[in-house]
Amino acid sequence: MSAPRVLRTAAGLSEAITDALAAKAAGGTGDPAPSLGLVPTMGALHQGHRALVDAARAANDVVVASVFVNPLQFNDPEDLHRYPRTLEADLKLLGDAGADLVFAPSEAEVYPDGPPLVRIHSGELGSRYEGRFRPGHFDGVLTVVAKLLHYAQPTLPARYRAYFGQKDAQQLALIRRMVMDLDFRAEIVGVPVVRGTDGLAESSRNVFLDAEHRRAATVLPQALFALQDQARAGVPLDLAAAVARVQAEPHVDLDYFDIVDPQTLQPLVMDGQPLRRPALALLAARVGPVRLIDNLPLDPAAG
Ligand SMILES: Nc1ncnc2c1ncn2[C@@H]1O[C@H](COP(=O)(O)OP(=O)(O)OP(=O)(O)O)[C@@H](O)[C@H]1O
Ligand SMILES: CC(C)(CO)[C@@H](O)C(=O)[O-]
Ligand code: BAL
Repeated sequence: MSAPRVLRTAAGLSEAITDALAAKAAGGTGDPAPSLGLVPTMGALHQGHRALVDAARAANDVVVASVFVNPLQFNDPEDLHRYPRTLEADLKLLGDAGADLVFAPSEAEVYPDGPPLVRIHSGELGSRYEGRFRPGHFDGVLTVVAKLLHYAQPTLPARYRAYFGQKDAQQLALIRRMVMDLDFRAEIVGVPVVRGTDGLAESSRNVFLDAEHRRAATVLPQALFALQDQARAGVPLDLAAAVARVQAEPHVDLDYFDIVDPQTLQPLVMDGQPLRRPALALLAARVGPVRLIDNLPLDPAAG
């Protein structure tokens, strides 16, 4: 695959998108409008990101990925400072995956006057789970996603889709709400979690796990899959046993583990009954130097 074109400014990105869509429209087969797929990332790309680009490539004429470590969503300066930055390798992965354009702006391009005074407020949905452990995180995520959706918005008639991983389930639910509540034009597409052969969800921060911590971290997907098996078997979910299993692993400190509604992330009350509706098991834990999140859909109908 050829190397994608890298754009550093929002104006340059908009122009490149217009040119690429116009070229598709001119060479098209009479379809009403070409389509654009946007894949926002913070770089340090892995197979999880690759799945987002693959999904965007399969469904759209033009694919844009963004690589921007957004300072606004980090509540911990140390986490921001050490976040892995690997642009050269990222461009190679994006080229191999067939992305056409890569938007890699500076902080000054996105926040020319420093941190913005006006931000998207993530509300009650943004204050639970990840929001409780990372205050301000989702306001920062939604603010930068709003900006990215504006920058890439097609100026010609075009379908417009944006791709996000289900690994960040609360983020995905919030972005869907923002797009609905604030009338953004983009369709939001969620892509299933990609896991390593040991079951651990791919994450840019996994590079900080040594072998012992990585082994310990596999208790997280194991506990989630046990709940999924129970949902499919039609037996009551034993959340307490799943929590105890994680807590028995000495290297793992659990922040939360709950069973929630997939859209609202409201906790579900089980009453010792089998699950009768789709739900999501959701957790976060600190493993050695890293904080990990993971989740798994629970669907009784899939049994
Ligand atoms: N394992 C995965 N499977 C599917 N999508 C993923 C996976 N990991 C990340 N993504 C998605 O990729 C997009 C960019 O995520 P991001 O750049 O923050 O990577 P990350 O691996 O989640 O990093 P970290 O968790 O360390 O912040 C998000 O939409 C995220 O949900
Ligand atoms: C959506 C996102 C790129 C916004 O910075 C980030 O939160 C992420 O990588 O999940
Ligand atoms: N994938 C979520 C980005 C973050 O952890 O800040």
